[in-house]
Amino acid sequence: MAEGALDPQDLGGRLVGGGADDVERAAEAALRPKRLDEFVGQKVVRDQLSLVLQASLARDAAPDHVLLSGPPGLGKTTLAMIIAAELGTSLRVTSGPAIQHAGDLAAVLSSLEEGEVLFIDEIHRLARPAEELLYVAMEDFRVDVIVGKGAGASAIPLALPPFTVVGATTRSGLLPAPLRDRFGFTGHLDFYSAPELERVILRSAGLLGVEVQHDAAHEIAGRSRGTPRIANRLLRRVRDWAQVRGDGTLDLRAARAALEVYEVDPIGLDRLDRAVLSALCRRFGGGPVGLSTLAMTVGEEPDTVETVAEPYLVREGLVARTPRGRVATTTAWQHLGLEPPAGTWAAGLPDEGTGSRSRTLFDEV
Ligand SMILES: Nc1ncnc2c1ncn2[C@@H]1O[C@H](COP(=O)(O)OP(=O)(O)OP(=O)(O)O)[C@@H](O)[C@H]1O
Repeated sequence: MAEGALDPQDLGGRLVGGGADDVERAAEAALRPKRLDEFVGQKVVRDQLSLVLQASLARDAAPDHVLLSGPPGLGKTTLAMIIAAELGTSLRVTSGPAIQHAGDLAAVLSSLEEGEVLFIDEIHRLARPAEELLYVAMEDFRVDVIVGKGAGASAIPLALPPFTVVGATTRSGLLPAPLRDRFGFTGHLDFYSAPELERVILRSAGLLGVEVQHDAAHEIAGRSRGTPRIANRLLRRVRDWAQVRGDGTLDLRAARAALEVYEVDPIGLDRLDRAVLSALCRRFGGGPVGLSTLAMTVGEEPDTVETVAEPYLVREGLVARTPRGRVATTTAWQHLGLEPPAGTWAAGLPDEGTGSRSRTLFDEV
């Protein structure tokens, strides 16, 4: 993410948020896998990418442009670095929000050397004129440098050496079709399984020079919301606890105690998530309730509830979004240790209330 760019996932410095600030990124640098075979999970993307890279090396030509999409913290930046390393070339890094004008992008492009990889994070946030310049650069390896102003302005074409753009986006749906079409390969990163996260944790512990017991790694993995960044972050907090309050051993007791201190519950919910669930069930009888009412009840902005808490609650089947508002599912009630009222939505119903359930308690609200 660009310096100073606001990622809703960062709001409130959440321990279980997918985003990261600059301090965390510095801590992450040491834990990044450097080569494709060190990259845990994402087998499909890894296999496909490996083919693209091997073919390019065999032909001694820059590979097609690569688009990586997926939620924050799943490894897009890491993969961009790996692509450059596997190609034996250098990586230039920029981001959509960092490029304010087409001229900024023209300057970056015209300084590229043959075969270099240009990583554009948050590519969906590029300004329109920069985006148009990028189309031409990606397709024809050319930038048109505009000289002069107004009616007297003219475009001088400047040829670029072959290079590869690796674009990363958390919102691939926001990418205009002409830009999307210029990527020869698109990899979508999915959330990681708990066993994959355990491997990430064991690997990171090794790099941090600490020993983590398997059951502790399992416990941390289960609370990491499918995201390696969160797994690494929770591991660091457990290490702190073990060093300060424990005997230095990263065992199950340390993992549970540390994550209790940081209010990350057994399925990875934090205080905000639980406040949303609690309001839904205890204050509104399970819903449906509108987003702004719900947000006001938990003392947050609607945008924060929608972008920070809700995606995971919906993904885990705790909350469903219906045309009439948010509803708590039976899983949500059970998670809070409450008895779900008759007619409560079962978990796993389709989002947006398209499910064909018969009448429930909420139809009468
Ligand atoms: N597959 C993986 N194996 C091991 N570690 C991983 C993997 N994916 C990500 N990580 C670790 O998770 C952290 C976050 O990864 P990364 O910065 O690549 O995420 P990102 O998708 O680019 O996030 P953002 O969208 O916020 O830029 C890094 O420290 C990285 O080491």
